[in-house]
Amino acid sequence: MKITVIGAGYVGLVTAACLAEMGNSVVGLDVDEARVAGLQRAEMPIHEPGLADLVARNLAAGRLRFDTDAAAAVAHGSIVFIAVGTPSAEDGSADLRHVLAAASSIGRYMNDYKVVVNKSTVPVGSAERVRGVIASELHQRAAVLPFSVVSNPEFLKEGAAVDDFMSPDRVIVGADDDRAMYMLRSLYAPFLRNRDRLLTMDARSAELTKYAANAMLALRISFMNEMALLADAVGADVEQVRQGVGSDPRIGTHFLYAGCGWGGSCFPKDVKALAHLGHTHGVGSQLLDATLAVNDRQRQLLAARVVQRFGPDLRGRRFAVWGLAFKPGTDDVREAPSRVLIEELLARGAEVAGYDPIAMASAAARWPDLSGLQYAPDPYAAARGADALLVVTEWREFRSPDFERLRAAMAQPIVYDGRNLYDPATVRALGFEHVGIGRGTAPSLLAAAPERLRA
Ligand SMILES: NC(=O)C1=CN([C@@H]2O[C@H](COP(=O)(O)OP(=O)(O)OC[C@H]3O[C@@H](n4cnc5c(N)ncnc54)[C@H](O)[C@@H]3O)[C@@H](O)[C@H]2O)C=CC1
Ligand SMILES: O=C(O)[C@H]1O[C@H](OP(=O)(O)OP(=O)(O)OC[C@H]2O[C@@H](n3ccc(=O)[nH]c3=O)[C@H](O)[C@@H]2O)[C@H](O)[C@@H](O)[C@@H]1O
Repeated sequence: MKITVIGAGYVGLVTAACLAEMGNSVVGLDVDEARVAGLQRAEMPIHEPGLADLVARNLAAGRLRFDTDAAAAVAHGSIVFIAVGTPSAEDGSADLRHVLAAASSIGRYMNDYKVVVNKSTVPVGSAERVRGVIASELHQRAAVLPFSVVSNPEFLKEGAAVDDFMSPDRVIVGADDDRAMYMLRSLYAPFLRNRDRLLTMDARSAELTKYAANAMLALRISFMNEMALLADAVGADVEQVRQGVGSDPRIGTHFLYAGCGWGGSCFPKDVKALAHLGHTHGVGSQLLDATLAVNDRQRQLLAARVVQRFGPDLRGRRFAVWGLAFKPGTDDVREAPSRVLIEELLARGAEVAGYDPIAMASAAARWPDLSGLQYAPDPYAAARGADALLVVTEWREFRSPDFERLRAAMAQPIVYDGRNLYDPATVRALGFEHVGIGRGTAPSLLAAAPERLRA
């Protein structure tokens, strides 16, 4: 099939490459000229395991190409995906500017029947808005052309995006016409060969499903983070609680890891957008507000513990931060918990050396305001002379570090284990002070924490 994908970011680029891999002829359209020029040379704008090979192979085979020319790109596909960003607006709602701009390009340049498939995460009712924009563009040029608008939210995770797209848990298609549904079924059939996990529904339900899924996952983590605070206060170990709770198949084991907060380009903005939707429709958003508030508090936890230990004035102190990406496997630092921590340490006068295996370049590009942050060439260099090590992202290479080398490098052997990577007793036996999240070992934070942590 001939496919156009508008937006060549984490979702659009993965969609384009995976569809080309299955034999489709795909054009990826993006407004970012540098990004498109790089992609034409098979240079990746993002880090995503397996993606570079997929793009290079399909470019070479002539099944995939990239363009900034909207007219040519829109004309190419009989199915046109919209996979552009939907960031938070000031009031927390989803900013649909890019989605509507993409819809407008489709209306302006389409020349025959198109199935327009919205993959961006958008509020309920957006399919109708996209339909309206396309119809109005067609009307302006007095063109009478049929088209369908379908909601097809994406559930891939960064760091595992290619695998998730190739073997989806489910594919959700919200459409109200048979022709579009048939085309989408055919397109996705190769990805669903072993088990038919294509769920069809109306577009509004599909749009809500996407937000509900992300909010439910974020809520589970916030719940466990609240349990972790409680575990510290009462001397219990949240890791044991996690295993005990997760053994119940009704609860399951996924997304129960307490840590120094959740981040990324989606959970924060999507929970806010869903809360906004609740308010717009008079339903409110009590659980969602609590989910967000618990996370804000959790993202301040490591800094609060440092202040509790070293005092509010951190001048003359030096800290090592392992992990800048919002999670392992990605170079994405959007809404990363590391940023909240580093900002607070720098503001209190500390020196901070960060290390991340993949995300240092994107952090330097996105955080020009954090000029005090030093980027270390390796984890042990970051730890040199540090009063404490703070582990923020659970990259594999941090799981079994050389603790002897670490202790020799650091000024004081203190580890704040923001992802509960280490067994506290083992690390203590190696001569370290270990402070985890909810391991029952941290002194009660709520008693001594800065004011806002008590909120
Ligand atoms: N990042 C993720 O893991 C997931 C993201 N999503 C959703 O997918 C959507 C896209 O997210 P990402 O891929 O992360 O965004 P991104 O920010 O990585 O990429 C968006 C791309 O769209 C391009 N773009 C913007 N306006 C355009 C236009 N009018 N025409 C052509 N290109 C345009 C930008 O230049 C950029 O390259 C969002 O709604 C997001 O919530 C859904 C599931 C997973
Ligand atoms: O809509 C989206 O963009 C995507 O958002 C998330 O994917 P992603 O943001 O890539 O990353 P996750 O693996 O979900 O992690 C999100 C955050 O939660 C944190 N997390 C995750 C799991 C856990 O148990 N504990 C925990 O603190 C991670 O460290 C990270 O900061 C969802 O998992 C995807 O299904 C969804 O498609």
